[in-house]
Order: sequence, then C-alpha cells, then structure tokens
Amino acid sequence: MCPPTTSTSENNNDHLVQSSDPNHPANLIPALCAKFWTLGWVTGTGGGASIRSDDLVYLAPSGVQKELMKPEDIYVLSLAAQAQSLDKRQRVYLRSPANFKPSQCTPLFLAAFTKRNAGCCIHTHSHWAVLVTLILETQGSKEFLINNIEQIKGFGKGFGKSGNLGYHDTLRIPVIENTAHEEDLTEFLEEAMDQYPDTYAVLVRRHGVYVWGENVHKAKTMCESLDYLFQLAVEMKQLGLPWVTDIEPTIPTRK
Ligand SMILES: CSC[C@@H](O)[C@@H](O)C(=O)COP(=O)(O)O
Ligand SMILES: [Zn+2]
Repeated sequence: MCPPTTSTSENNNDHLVQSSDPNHPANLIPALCAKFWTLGWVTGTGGGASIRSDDLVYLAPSGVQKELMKPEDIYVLSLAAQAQSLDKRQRVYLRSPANFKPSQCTPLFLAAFTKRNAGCCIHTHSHWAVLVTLILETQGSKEFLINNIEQIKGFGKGFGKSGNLGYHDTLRIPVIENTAHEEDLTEFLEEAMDQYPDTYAVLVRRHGVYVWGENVHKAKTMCESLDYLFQLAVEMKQLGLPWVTDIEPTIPTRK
C-alpha cells in the first residue's frame, strides 16, 4: 500500500488547535493520552486517540511519545474535503505540524468516523487486550465473548440503537489478525465493522484494541470498561473460570 501524502494550506490554520477550552479536541487529545499512558495504553509511542468535531478530525503525529504531545502537534483533517479528494489515499489536512508525519492509525480512526459516525476513537496497546487475543488464539477464536459481569452495562447496544447492554447480555468483540503495517489493518477493521454492526470495538491480535463512541465520554467509558473486562477475563482464565455462563440467576430478575 502506498503511504498517504499530505497537503497543507498556506497559513497552516494554527487557530484550529488554539483554544483555552480544556475540552477543545487539540487540548483534550494530549490530556487523554497523558492519562492513558499511566494505564500502559499508549506506552512507547504506541496507541493513541482521535476526536471528530462535526467535519473536523483531530489527529496525533506518528511515532511521538503520546503522553508528551502538545496542542500545536495536532493534525486537523476535513472529512468533507477528504470525501471529495479524487485520490482516496491522499489525505487532505487543513493543518499539518512541521517535522511530523500523521499517525499511522489515521485510516482506522477515519473508518470509525465515517462508517460509525463516531466522535472519538481510542487505540490502546493494553497488556490485557493483547493477552486476551493470545488466549483466544490458543482456542482458534476470532471473537471475545463475555456475559454476566456488571461492567458490561458500560456498553451501548450498538450504532443507531439507544440504551446500554444489560447484565445478562453477551458482549461480543471481533478479533482481527495483525498486519506488518498499521494502515493495512483498515480493510480488516472495516470488514469486522460490517460483520459486527453493533460493536464499538475491534481487537487486533498481538497488538491491542480500537474502541470508538459517539463522543469522547462514551468512547472513554467503553474503553475503560473493556480494559476492565479484558483484565478480569485474563484473571478468570488463570483461575479456570469461564468467561461466558448461561447459568440462570438464583433469584429471578424483576422486569
Ligand atoms: C510502538 S509502534 C506502534 C505503531 O506501529 C502503531 O501500532 C501505533 O499504535 C501508533 O502509531 P503512530 O503512527 O505512532 O500513531
Ligand atoms: Zn497500534
């Protein structure tokens, strides 16, 4: 696959990343990544996060220490301009910081924004996510299933659906195989989105996880809930406990 090229406007639109609002995407991406680093989610330059605000997508540079990023390091892309671009591999950036390349995760983040209308997408290299994919690999499995755990309620029912999963619902997260180059994951991530229309996350074997949501709050809540469930699942496996149980509750639930 050819690497995407960038184009910049003459004034580089610095105003797009300058705001005193801590919730402005250019401020929020560095702040979130600094928190995620403490969780081991974006260590050693891996992982990252992207936010969409209407037509504008805010992205980190590639290969930088994600916990040390500053607002002026952030790329900005227009989805409308991107959609009109004749060469889909060429990314049309409204703002490109000097001396950087855009995150290799860009086409994967864009898939969440364009195919799921997400407002935020988070990519982690969490140990728990990687360990879950390794355990599933020994079972020849391409999906992570878990039910009857309270934290499942942290998940929405699916794209375009209101409400969250219930305690007895089964959470299903597809697993795709890793590729040598990050951008080559895109077609497999999109395929998984088509096969699992309700999913808000895709695991990448021996690599990590992509999690998206309608907004930053929902993407962060689901990413945290998933990481909790992945850790729990690894520890349940160590104890010989199953992740999925069909056991009826002893006391019937009241509707
Ligand atoms: C530690 S290298 C990790 C990269 O290959 C990739 O998987 C990743 O998560 C981050 O890519 P980046 O281009 O730095 O945003
Ligand atoms: Zn990665």
